[in-house]
Amino acid sequence: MHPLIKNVEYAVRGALPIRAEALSAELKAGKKLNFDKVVFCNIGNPQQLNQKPITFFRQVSSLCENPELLAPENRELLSKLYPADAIARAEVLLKNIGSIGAYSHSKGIPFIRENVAKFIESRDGYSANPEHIFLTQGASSGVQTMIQILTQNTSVGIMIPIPQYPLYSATISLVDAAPIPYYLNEEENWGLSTEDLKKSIEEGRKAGKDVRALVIINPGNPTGQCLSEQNIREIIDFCHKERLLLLADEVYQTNIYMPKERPFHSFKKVLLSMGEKYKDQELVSFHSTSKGMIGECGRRGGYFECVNIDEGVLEQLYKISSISLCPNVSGQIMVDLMTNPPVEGDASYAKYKSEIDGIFQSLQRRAIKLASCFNSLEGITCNAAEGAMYLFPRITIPQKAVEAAKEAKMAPDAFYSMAMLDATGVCVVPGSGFGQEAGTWHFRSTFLPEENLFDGFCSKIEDFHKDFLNKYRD
Ligand SMILES: Cc1ncc(COP(=O)(O)O)c(CN[C@@H]2CONC2=O)c1O
Repeated sequence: MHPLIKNVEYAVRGALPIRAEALSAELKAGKKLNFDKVVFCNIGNPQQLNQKPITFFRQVSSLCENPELLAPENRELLSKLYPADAIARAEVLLKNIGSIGAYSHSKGIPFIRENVAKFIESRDGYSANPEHIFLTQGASSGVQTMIQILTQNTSVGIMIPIPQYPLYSATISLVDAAPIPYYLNEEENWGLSTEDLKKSIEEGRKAGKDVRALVIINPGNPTGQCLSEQNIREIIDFCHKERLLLLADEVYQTNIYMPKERPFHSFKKVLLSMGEKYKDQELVSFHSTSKGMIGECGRRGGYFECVNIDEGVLEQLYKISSISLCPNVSGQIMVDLMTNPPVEGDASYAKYKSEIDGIFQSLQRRAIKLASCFNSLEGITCNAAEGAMYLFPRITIPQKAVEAAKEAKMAPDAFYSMAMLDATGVCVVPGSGFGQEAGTWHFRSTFLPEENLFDGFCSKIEDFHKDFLNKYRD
């Protein structure tokens, strides 16, 4: 086996979730444990925790999956089951897709790419070219393609945030490139300064690395911070000065829980607002159907948009996309629905809006509730989630527990997380899986457990934490 495969790590589905799956299987087999179910807080997978899908999206998708339903002889029955705008949307999609069982264009269905371009234009106020948009198998495959195409040789370095979502570190190690870490500042609510970026790139170059790109995750995963417009301008200026490609991961762009204080600004909008001097700054922005209020993770829908990327590079990207033939069509349909949902006046608009608002407000409440639970615990501090789906609390681990962790050949935060799983059935991911300042320990938890179970969820963690500290108190 290729050594790069054996060496790669991806903590979001690492040792903790593997043990959690095993415990879940034991419960299913009737074994008695300290808890009656495993709560998977290791992954931003809302529908795994019973978040309901958006009705309109499933209505249109189901009609596209079974076009027979649209036949004239079925219309009377159909109109009792589906709203007129869902029927009309499915017809338009099928007219432009043909059979959803056929391979599509390797960059994605042109009609859908045109709709994504319209979404970007209305979001940012600047034009978007459908030919510069690639639909992908979730944002993951777009990220992997970009990092692969960037890595000309093993001296290539790619700047990634610490803490970071380990898709980046894993992909960089799989192509044998070098991660060039820049640290987010926990005391500044995971803020990012260009001084830190400069320090990071200088260290990378001193180590002989050819630093090619800067990854920004905004809103952050696992840290949940949202960048200010001013900070985005500074980052773009830094990339322009250092001739770096900007990779802007914006999959949580609608998970914005403090919209007044910390609204979302796309890197594309800010870049194009900065004028002539930056007209050649290269940017690739990523989006996904897995997040937001829709959480259609399993559909594997996503896209990336290329800005100021050379036509020759776009041709290479097209060639790479054609090797895997095409992104799955049901995911492409979900991208179309995500970027062009019902609008005011449509038959489904009221229901769509109430579903989206209901999920949004519940996420907002749960983010606040879990952060306050963590902050109430001895030795834990936790920044608020300005966005995304996670909290990343910092934990002070007693020396005795540090020693016990060493005995168990585990990082202290992994030892703590494993003890939490065994005691409560709650599966989180240790901070070591995302990277963290040396000498600090964290874990990442989603705030996705159902709201009606949330108080019980929080008190389980509180009880576990008190027991853990009492057991290992110095
Ligand atoms: C910042 C970020 N980028 C890209 C992705 C990839 O998403 P898709 O491939 O599904 O579009 C994720 C998924 N979030 C992972 C999965 O769930 N929890 C996480 O941390 C993510 O958090």
